Amino acid sequence: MKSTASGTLTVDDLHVHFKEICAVRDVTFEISTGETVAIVGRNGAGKSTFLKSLAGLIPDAAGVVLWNGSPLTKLMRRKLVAYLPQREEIDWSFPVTVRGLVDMGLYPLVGPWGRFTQAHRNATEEAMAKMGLEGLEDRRIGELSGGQQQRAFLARAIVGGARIVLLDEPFAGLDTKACRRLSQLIRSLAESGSLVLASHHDLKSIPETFQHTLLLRTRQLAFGSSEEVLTPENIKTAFE
Ligand SMILES: Nc1ncnc2c1ncn2[C@@H]1O[C@H](COP(=O)(O)OP(=O)(O)OP(=O)(O)O)[C@@H](O)[C@H]1O
Repeated sequence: MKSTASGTLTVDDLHVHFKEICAVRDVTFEISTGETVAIVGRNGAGKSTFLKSLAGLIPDAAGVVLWNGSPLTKLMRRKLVAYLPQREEIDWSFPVTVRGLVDMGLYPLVGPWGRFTQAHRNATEEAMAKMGLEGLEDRRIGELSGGQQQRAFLARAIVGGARIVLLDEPFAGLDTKACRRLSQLIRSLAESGSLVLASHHDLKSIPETFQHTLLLRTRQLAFGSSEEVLTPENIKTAFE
């Protein structure tokens, strides 16, 4: 379930309003597969809203989002985009095993009445192996550690060959070892042809995982290489 052709995501003048509240404005950048982007800003800066709007979860978002120069339609999003919400938005008591969860990532490809083929089953096994979930396939998601849970959801995100992977605070609540492992997996996802955008709070650890940084404070303050963006001056403007 994999495509290796390169792809470019263009975001032009993205705005999101919730009635009178402006949550995100003036976001404009372009980025290609193989890259990793940290979305950074203080609480309420618009990070989650921005990721949700790329995932197509905010119908009223204004602005242009293109994939290889064409509008990212609802149908394209179903195939191209994988979104991992914040931990607290997930019902960890939901009675599903790791394998069942990863299979869910194939539903947009299989369709509601479609049949799982051997290729689909292989894709699930591959995604679980890639995320280091061997031996945990039949465990319920509520019985996993935080790091294992994140990796199970990442496997679900990538099983259908998503090219744009959106992660909302994937490192939240993980210990140092689990963070290091997740960082490696995010980098290997990008190396294998995806574009990964993730909101992230720990400024020090950004360069290790993310080549680029989008700095938000409702509006876009900066976008570029993480070293260029994370200057003391920019950080002060974003967090003060
Ligand atoms: N569904 C909604 N309805 C109304 N306002 C909203 C909604 N979702 C977000 N907002 C507002 O939009 C702004 C941006 O919120 P958002 O959750 O995107 O910020 P964030 O940077 O992800 O914050 P945090 O780091 O705390 O998760 C905030 O002012 C928030 O109150």
